[in-house]
Amino acid sequence: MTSYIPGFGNHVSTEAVPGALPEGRNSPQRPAFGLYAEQLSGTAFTAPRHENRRSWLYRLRPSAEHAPYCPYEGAAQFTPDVADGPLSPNRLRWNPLAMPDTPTDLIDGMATMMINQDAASLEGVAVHVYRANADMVARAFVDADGELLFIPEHGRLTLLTELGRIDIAPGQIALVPRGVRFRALLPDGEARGYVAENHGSLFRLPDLGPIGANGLANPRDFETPVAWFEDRDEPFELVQKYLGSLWTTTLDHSPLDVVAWHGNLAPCRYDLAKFNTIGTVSYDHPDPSIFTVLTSPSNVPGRANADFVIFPPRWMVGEDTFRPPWFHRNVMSECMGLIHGAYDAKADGFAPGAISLHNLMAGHGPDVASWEAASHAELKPHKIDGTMAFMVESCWPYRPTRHAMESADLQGDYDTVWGGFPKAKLP
Ligand SMILES: O=C(O)Cc1cc(O)ccc1O
Ligand SMILES: [Fe+2]
Repeated sequence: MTSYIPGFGNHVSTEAVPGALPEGRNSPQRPAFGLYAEQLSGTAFTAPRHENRRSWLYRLRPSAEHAPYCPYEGAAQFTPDVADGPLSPNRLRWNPLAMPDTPTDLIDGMATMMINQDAASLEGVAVHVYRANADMVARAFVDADGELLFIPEHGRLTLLTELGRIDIAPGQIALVPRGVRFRALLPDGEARGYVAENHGSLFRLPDLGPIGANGLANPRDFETPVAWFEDRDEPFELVQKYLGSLWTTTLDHSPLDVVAWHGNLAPCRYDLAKFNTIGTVSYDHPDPSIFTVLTSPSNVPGRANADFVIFPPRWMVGEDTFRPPWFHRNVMSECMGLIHGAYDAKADGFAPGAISLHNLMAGHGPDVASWEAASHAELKPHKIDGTMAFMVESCWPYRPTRHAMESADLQGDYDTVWGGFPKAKLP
């Protein structure tokens, strides 16, 4: 059982071995037990104090000790390689990707579905789907390109990270900062889910404005693991994602050897069931920004580089209101996935594990069946239950990857969900 420390982005001090954490300074002349002190920066040294995120790690060996990286030959679909030609304005949807039929770990089972900025621009987001059926045993991964938001859909994940051990199941999420090494175990033998890889400013809790001091995702419900390490002197592969490409090197020890750490850059997890969902108690439903769990701002105020938004169980009580998502065209680009249940705007074809893309200005909204049902529903209080959909909304239009466009799971007939609406009849 892992212990966790509650809170989001707090300054934490934790040691797996008593006495490992230096007192009163970050970089003593000789850290306890011969440990090596290392600063891991998530923001520029000079970022304003309220934005500044970094941690100090005390480890068995410096992470600088490694042989040169060579190109990694695996994980053929874990690539930002996008189709040639102009980005089409079409709406796209993919069926849930099949589980692998040969032993495949989390890294080799990653498929990048879409990306909207080059990692080197330090902006934008990529959305991946993982399908795995093998543990990472003597292999770790590190992403130099961004923080990783894990959104499991099937099967639990154990993320053994440099800063501690995180257990998540479908319905929970985990956020692993850029540069934090980890390996993934699959307690259920297999797992599938989504990853939002954020190249831009770090995910944080959204401002609440007139909502007040409480609500949406409450900070105390985020959990950061206590220090944990493994002392394994044996060949250990370290795969790194660096500016879109994968690289590999072999260490003679596990890189998960941080005995103690302190700081405010650390992995955390959150149970989406704890989200304090807010909605209308009169008429119309608010914009889905009311469901934002985490946001990564861009340089334009109010225009997110990435918003992680959920559609959780909730009561629908709006009077004289079309209650599902309305028809809309959005300057923001919307990637959606489904963790479980059914999404109230899509009666068919959007199964758990599926992924959809409604880019900049693409007309979308309820499919005909959802529109028909909601237009005639009796408007008594009704609970949408047993469901959890999510959206990674970004100001940058997404480009689907080449393999996503060539995939047999791309639904060729997606546009037909908006076919056959009866024409309005004027008096
Ligand atoms: O497209 C979607 O299904 C997501 C969504 C839901 C909603 O209620 C309003 C806008 C929006 O983009
Ligand atoms: Fe939308």
